[in-house]
Amino acid sequence: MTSTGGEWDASQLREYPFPLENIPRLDVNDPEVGRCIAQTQPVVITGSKLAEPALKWNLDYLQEHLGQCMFNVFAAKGTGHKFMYYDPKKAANCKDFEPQMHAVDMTFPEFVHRFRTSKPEDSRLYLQQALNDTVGTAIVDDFVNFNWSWVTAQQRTHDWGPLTSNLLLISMEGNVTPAHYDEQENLFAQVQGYKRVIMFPPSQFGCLYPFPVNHPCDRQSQVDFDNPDYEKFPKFRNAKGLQAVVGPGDVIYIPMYWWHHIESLLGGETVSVTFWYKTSRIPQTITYPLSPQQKVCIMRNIEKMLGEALKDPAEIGSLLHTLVQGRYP
Ligand SMILES: CCC[C@@H](CC(=O)O)C(=O)C(=O)O
Ligand SMILES: [Zn+2]
Repeated sequence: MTSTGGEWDASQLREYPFPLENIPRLDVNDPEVGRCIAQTQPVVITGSKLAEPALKWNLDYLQEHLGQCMFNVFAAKGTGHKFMYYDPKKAANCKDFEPQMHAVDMTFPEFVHRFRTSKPEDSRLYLQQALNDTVGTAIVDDFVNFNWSWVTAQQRTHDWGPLTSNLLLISMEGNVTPAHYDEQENLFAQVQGYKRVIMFPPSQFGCLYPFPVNHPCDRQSQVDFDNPDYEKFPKFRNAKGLQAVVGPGDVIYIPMYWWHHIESLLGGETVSVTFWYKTSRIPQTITYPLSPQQKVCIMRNIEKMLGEALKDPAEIGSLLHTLVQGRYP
């Protein structure tokens, strides 16, 4: 993968132990883009102008035009660089859970001040705020002028459900969102700086060892890519990834259930806007063989059902081991 002449170079890319191939990078008018999305394959789309008005969303502009409301900001634990999502409701029931980041809501000017005066010993910050009607009017004008006709055409062509949210992401260089999957389709628009996206197909569920569904870090990989525990996670050796670096104006399609690890490259703040869509309607007829996505969905439903039936999450593992050991090789 070579730099697109932007402000990054391969020396910035953290080294990981798995092979990586490139995600295709195609012009929005290339018919192959539609084929990739139809086949739920990742693709970087150039020239879509999806969030073009947001290309001017640097910290100064946003500080001037965003409302005075409080913003959702996460602070990483200690001097860590990972921002692993956790469900606060599930965390409340998980006494020995130690989150690797915590929410510190603040005004935008406070975020900018802490961002710009941050010292190496300070916690890294990551603003993750849903764009809703509390944001400023100028931002609403920008938002209204996103390329809604193109993105709505994608939603209709691929029979996606409703748009659920647009998340504004403002990250410090070097921040990492560790590998996880989401249960929604995502057109991810990069508008400031560069991000590296590493992705694995849903078929590699067995290599990435997600936390149990009832755990606060459901959907997140348990494997620390910086220091993998091959004793606990031996099949991680078989992981094979895809990667792309996205810069201002690029959109990357992150299909539902696809694993993605995203890191902000050097060059100051990175700003992204997500376009999350619920999935297509459940198919009327099931065709075999089942897709990897369908199998992940089935496994999730089994864990949820067992969680409901057994109540004590600690019993789920022993019941599944009893069910499988010596019976399902
Ligand atoms: C909270 C969402 C973070 C984002 C990854 C990143 O840009 O750091 C992601 O995982 C997604 O867009 O699905
Ligand atoms: Zn995600």
